[in-house]
Amino acid sequence: MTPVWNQRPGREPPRPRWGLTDQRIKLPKCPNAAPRQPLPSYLHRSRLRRPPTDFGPSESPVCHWEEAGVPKASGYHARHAESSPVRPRIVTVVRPCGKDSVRKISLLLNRRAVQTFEQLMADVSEALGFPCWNNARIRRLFSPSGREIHSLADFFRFDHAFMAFGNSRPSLDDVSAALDELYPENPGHCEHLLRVWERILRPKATKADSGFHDDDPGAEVSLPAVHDQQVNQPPVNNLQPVGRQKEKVRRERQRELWRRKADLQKEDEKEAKKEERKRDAVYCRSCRGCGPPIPPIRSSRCSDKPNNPSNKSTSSQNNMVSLEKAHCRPLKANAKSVPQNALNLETITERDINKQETVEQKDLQGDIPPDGAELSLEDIERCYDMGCVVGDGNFAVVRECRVRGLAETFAMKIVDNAKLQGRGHMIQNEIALLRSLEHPRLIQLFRSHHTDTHVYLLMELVTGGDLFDAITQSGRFTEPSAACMITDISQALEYIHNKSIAHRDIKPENLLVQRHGNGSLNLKLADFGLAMVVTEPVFTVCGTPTYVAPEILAETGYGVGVDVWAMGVILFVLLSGFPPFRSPDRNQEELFRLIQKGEVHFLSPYWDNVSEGAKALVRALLEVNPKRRLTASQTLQHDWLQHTTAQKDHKGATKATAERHSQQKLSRQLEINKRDSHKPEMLAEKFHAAQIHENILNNSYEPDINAHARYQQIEEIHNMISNQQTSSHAEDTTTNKQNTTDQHVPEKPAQQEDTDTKQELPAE
Ligand SMILES: Nc1ncnc2c1ncn2[C@@H]1O[C@H](COP(=O)(O)OP(=O)(O)OP(=O)(O)O)[C@@H](O)[C@H]1O
Repeated sequence: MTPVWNQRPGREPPRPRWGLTDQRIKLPKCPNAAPRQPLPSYLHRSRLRRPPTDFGPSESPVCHWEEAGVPKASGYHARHAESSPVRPRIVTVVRPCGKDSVRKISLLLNRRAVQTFEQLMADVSEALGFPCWNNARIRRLFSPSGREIHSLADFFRFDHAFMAFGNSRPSLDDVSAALDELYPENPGHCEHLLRVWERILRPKATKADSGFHDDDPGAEVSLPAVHDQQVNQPPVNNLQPVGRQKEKVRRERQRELWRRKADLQKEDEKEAKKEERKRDAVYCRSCRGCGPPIPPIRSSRCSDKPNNPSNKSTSSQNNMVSLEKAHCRPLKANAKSVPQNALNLETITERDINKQETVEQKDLQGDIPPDGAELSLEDIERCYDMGCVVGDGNFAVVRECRVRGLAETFAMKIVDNAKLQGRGHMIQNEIALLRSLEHPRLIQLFRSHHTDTHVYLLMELVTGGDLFDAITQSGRFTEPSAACMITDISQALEYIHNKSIAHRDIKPENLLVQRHGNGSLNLKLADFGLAMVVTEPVFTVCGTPTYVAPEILAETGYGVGVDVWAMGVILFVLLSGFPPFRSPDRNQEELFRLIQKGEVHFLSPYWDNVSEGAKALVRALLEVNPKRRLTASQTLQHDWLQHTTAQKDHKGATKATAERHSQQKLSRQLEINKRDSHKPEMLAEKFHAAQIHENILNNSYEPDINAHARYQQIEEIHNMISNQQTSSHAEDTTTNKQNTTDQHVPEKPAQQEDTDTKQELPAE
């Protein structure tokens, strides 16, 4: 699968199968988080990144690396079931190089791109900086628990972390260094694994010929015989007492350090509490004795800016509002959790407000680290209470989080620097852009912190899952619901495009569903990792295959219009349940060719009931020529969007009310879809969604129209039967008898068909 841009003459075909990327941290899911459905692969979660263009010719299907050992590109990959051995994996390999030095890399590996185990070893070795001519190249690969990896199947089936060694026997020091590198935050686990390795590496006189074979049942697996050259060598004592002693001392010191840190932390907490109490007593009239202490942080993009429509009031009112926001509800994530009496601001004077501002400034330096602060992990743990995982991406894991002492819940996006190798600018870019943006349709950033190893982004928490989940749950949406969502996306895009910012990764996974107390819902745009200010044509190829715009693929230079194209793809998916450009063979080259061609087909029967207006908007958004494509602002003015909103508008209702109504309706639809998913009337829709899933799983992108039509027939027969059953009850016994005989005629095949259909539905 060579991407289209590499088909041009004179260009070296890159090897985009591998790419250095980050590990996905698998953590227990939040019980409140929306359940993830099996992911249809047409909605790639993986990102498309530009393959390197300056690769030298190479025989192996692995990308080359920059001189510093940083890879230049990552590949494209489809989505597979979690357990699938062909699922692309992000693996980390560490190679101890003696004297406490360890090399570590993370790779995105595609099983299909690796032909032999030898090739894999050679490529991993090269990636680690040991080309094949180097004696120190890697020869053996082990899982952290001591299982030697002998084949591709082993490699792709088991761990995500591996230890690589050369020809010589690994020493316990080497193993320890490697484990420390792999699990820096889990010394307990390291110790456990080290004990396993100790047993594995223990020389056995009786097994001198087999090197470090181990038959200890305590070890998860045993190391098989060493290479030929080690056979008949005298057993070597790998325990290396001196090294062990050193290790012991090191661990003792580390433990002592942790103890001291914990003590300091406790003292800090005590101090912090004292400070809080003092502050409450002196300054906070409104919150005195009213529950949780005052939040000492404010949004880095203070919500009381003059241009905030909600703050349009007299100057004193302004002050009050700003105080309310800054003082009692500085972070609007969960207003419910703030006690009502905390909002009593009646008696606060302007002087109090000034005082409060002073306190807040002090707080910013004291209790909660200021925005952009460089912190230690202990500081983070002291200030924030991390909860369960609400989402994860290629680079980050997002967890529910509380600021200690506050009731509100936030989202903390935790980015592992190790996964960002060479792409640190992405997260800095995201922070810088998010700080400069403020809009109800964009996710709000409150704080960013850095530690040695991670970047933490404290953001507003959105609890409704993402649009991707909503699509996989509902299959497709009604026109008013789709219009509602497109309005939200257009508003977000209009705002950022007016600032010349292109998001460049508009897709359902990056649109979060925010549910309001009144039942309405909105979409919020997140993940600005690829966003950039566009002042002149950009040529960088990036995005996600299904949503990528033709001008990105054509490499003719692009601008903010690429976001509008992606919105067009989303509108198509919302109305039909499948994407506009599909390759039946899952051939990316073909997919890109189709995208560049831009021919949109409204497949029957899926589009039969969709209005011409909606189709017209789809066409206008999926216009190949970016100059002729609608802008976000023009989309908001589009007839269909206006008309659909107006239809929802009750007589005399304001636009805001109408919008709220439509949002409530959308929210209700989602709820009903979820609740009634087992009911017959929902089955057709569900079947459609299931079919798409199944087609995707079977590597076929085309919806199975025949199956759908067949299902509709079955449904009709069912309806007929139930109607007849109802009417037959009202009739006399003789007629009833006759009717029963009649109605059983179609029942048999129908039931048989029904069973078939049910088998086609994926297990819930
Ligand atoms: N503020 C938030 N509230 C709730 N969930 C969130 C929030 N931000 C992100 N998420 C969830 O976490 C997932 C990953 O977040 P995000 O896309 O920012 O990570 P990433 O690693 O940058 O992703 P990508 O793989 O696209 O680069 C999102 O798809 C979303 O489901």
